[in-house]
Amino acid sequence: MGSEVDAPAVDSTKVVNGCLSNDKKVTVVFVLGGPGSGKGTQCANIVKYFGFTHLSAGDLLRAEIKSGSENGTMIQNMIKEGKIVPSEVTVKLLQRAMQESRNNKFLIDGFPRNEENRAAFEKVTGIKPEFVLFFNCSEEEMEKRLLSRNEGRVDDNNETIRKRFKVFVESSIPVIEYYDAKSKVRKVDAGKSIDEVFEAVKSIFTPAN
Ligand SMILES: Nc1ncnc2c1ncn2[C@@H]1O[C@H](COP(=O)(O)OP(=O)(O)OP(=O)(O)O)[C@@H](O)[C@H]1O
Ligand SMILES: Nc1ccn([C@@H]2O[C@H](COP(=O)(O)O)[C@@H](O)[C@H]2O)c(=O)n1
Ligand SMILES: [Mg+2]
Repeated sequence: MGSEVDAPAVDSTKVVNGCLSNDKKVTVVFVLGGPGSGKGTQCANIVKYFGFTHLSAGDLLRAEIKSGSENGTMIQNMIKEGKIVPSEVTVKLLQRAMQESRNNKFLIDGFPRNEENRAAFEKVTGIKPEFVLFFNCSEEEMEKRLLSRNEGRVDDNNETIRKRFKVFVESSIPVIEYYDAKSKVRKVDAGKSIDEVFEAVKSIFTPAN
């Protein structure tokens, strides 16, 4: 029998065993922190300085709503309620975005949000993060930032912000603790100015001599 027949089927749209379909190894940094802690703002800086591609799980979900996907209404309702969308949906979007990218270094922002996200991503892609960048910020400061963000997001209102904070404490902090137990968390004081926070971020991404 020829090797073509024996070879396992590989879905070229997927990242499996930690590799893209061209066999390039994938490097992933998870970027976590409460709503409004500055994940998106700092990721934009990291992209410029360190050549990563930024994938925001929230942005991918919002794009999925706009695309008219069959999951659009469900995703919209979950975001409005500050709830976490089923991992199957989010992992597929992340996997597709990584495969479509020409880069192999990704900042995955706002993911994993809960234990289900974490386990599903690892099982499906085979990727373990290099480290987890954690933006630590008080709720008072995060609330102030979210209420003055003015991007027209359906979840930037007092009622949804309360729910998002609760989900962060109950579901996302345990994920940070999981990685902390593996010494993978790099914690940054995100309550400072954007420039000060980026100075701390730079020192994390700059390899020591
Ligand atoms: N260090 C900072 N000091 C003051 N304002 C900031 C700081 N970092 C970000 N901001 C502002 O706070 C708002 C929220 O920032 P950003 O969108 O980066 O947060 P996020 O963590 O991605 O939030 P979300 O989880 O809701 O997507 C934005 O308007 C941004 O300009
Ligand atoms: N892993 C994720 C990430 C996000 N969501 C939903 O999107 C909302 C907005 O996310 P941001 O990171 O842009 O703040 C979030 O509150 C969730 O409803 C998700 O379900 N899973
Ligand atoms: Mg964001």
